[in-house]
Amino acid sequence: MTKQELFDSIKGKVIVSCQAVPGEPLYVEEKSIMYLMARAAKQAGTPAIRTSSIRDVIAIKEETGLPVIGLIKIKYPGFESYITPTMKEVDELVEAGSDVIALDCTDMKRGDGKTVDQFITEVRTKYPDAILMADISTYEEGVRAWKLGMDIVGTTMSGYTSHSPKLDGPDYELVTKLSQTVDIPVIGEGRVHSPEEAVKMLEAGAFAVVVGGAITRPLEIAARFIKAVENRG
Ligand SMILES: CC(=O)N[C@H](C=O)[C@@H](O)[C@H](O)[C@H](O)COP(=O)(O)O
Repeated sequence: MTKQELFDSIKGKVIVSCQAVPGEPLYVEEKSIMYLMARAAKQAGTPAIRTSSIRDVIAIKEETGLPVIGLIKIKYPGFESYITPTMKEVDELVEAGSDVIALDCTDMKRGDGKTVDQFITEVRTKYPDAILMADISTYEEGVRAWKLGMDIVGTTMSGYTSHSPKLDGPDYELVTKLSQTVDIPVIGEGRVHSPEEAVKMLEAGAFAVVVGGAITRPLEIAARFIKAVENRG
């Protein structure tokens, strides 16, 4: 699938994120089960899936045949960045056939002494034809990622770095500001909890929306119901 074909297929749509990392209820050690979540998302009409880990990238591609935005979540000593933080994870995702590679492009600390500019440039140079998604938390990080040749920018990390606003809901303002500046797709991602919020993300200027926990994390969904009922009146 070419970059343009991918963009055409996701424009104005909801991309479902199907992720479970060790410690989460839907993480099963013996085998990936996230392909079942992806099956449901495909039946609902999603044009693409975002997922983490090599085994889930492979299982989800096999199950759905849909393009996958792949990432690897890993914590290295000295690193705050944990989404595809080094070239090793980029190499693994390329090798696994991930259609898009998502990587942290925030200012969070990188324990290998590299700046994020260096990292992005190295990835772009090694994989000139790969479709790369920048997970960012601020306007400045998004603009920098765009200037350094990233293909897609996502608001994934807004609220998850020490220097971005801690909002309960989606960061619409960031989506609007970025989409008015960069000429690559801005994906609205993070804390989209309802269909109405997904629509609002698009209205704010998002090219497409990623919805994760509100669809594929039952613990998060159940906890929201329980909290709402406990806090009533
Ligand atoms: C901050 C971080 O690590 N975000 C991760 C990035 O892939 C995922 O855990 C999120 O589920 C994803 O971004 C979608 O967001 P939400 O689940 O809020 O719809």
